[in-house]
Amino acid sequence: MNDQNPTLAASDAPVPVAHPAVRPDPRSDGEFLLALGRRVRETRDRRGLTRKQLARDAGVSERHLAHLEAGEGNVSIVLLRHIASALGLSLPEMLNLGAEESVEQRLVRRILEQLPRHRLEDVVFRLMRDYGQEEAARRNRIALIGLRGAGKTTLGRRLAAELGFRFVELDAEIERETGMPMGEIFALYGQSGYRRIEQRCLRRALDSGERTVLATGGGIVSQTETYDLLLSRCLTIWLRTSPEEHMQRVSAQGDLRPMAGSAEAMEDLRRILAAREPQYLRADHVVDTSGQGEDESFRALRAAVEDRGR
Ligand SMILES: Nc1ncnc2c1ncn2[C@@H]1O[C@H](COP(=O)(O)OP(=O)(O)OP(=O)(O)O)[C@@H](O)[C@H]1O
Ligand SMILES: O=C(O)C1=C[C@@H](O)[C@@H](O)[C@H](O)C1
Ligand SMILES: [Mg+2]
Repeated sequence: MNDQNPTLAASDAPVPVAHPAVRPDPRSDGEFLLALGRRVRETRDRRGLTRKQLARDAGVSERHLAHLEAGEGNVSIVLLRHIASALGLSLPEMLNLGAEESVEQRLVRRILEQLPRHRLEDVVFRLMRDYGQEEAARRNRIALIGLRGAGKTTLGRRLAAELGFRFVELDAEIERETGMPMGEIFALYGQSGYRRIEQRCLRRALDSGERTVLATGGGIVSQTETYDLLLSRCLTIWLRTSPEEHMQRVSAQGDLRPMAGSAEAMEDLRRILAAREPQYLRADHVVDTSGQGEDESFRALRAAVEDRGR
């Protein structure tokens, strides 16, 4: 696969993870306890508390606290609750150990932790004023992302019809804008030229002000600026499935190109999906359609759209 021959997906390099979605914590128990200890120590430092003071406030022995901070102590949930409370944190906040946090989330959390409680109301008002409406507008633009055969067109069209939104196929917009089929655009402009045109067409689709379900091209996640724009302006949903099902669905649609060098194409597909996964995971929601029929996946998509957050 190359720029000139976009079959299942155009190839691209792995991109660093920025905001992974919720996944099982891959750490061992030891790593978890070390992270917990670090969290207690760092929060205590930021609060300007000595270990002695925190031990007293939380009603634990200083030795116990020292063990916990060193990642050696497996404290009871009740003691941890006392320690969290003495640090001004809720238990969930205390256990949010940063494994899944982005840099921005960590920064925001730290700023909030340092603010006295009476200022939090002001923070909420400001956030609502600055982002409340934007968030509502974002939900009027639903973008489906995923590799070929994910179901972006099939499910997106149904979703638009049900919601009374217009349906926009970004690849089709690009073909209309250039007056050329996809293969020719790639052949003439290469991958980077294509990405430029894609961004232009995306901006136009987003600026129309109409309520929209947008089916994007599988590679939209490869260009950071374009993808950041999509994430910030749309409710994004990754339609996820296995490489085998992507391949099987695309072939069933009669596109036999990916099957040409079967084993190699399958390998390419696995690699591209793995490379893009961290970016796809930045979506607001992930709908896994593996092993499902269209109707089942549509119901899952509908549920994701109705859900107000992750
Ligand atoms: N669970 C499922 N969800 C969605 N589509 C499914 C499912 N199972 C099978 N399909 C079939 O898979 C195909 C999905 O193709 P579709 O064109 O919608 O994908 P796409 O994401 O738009 O791909 P492309 O990037 O090529 O435009 C359809 O033919 C659909 O009938
Ligand atoms: O996955 C990809 O890289 C692509 C998918 C298509 O929808 C097109 O957007 C283009 O061929 C690139
Ligand atoms: Mg499509």
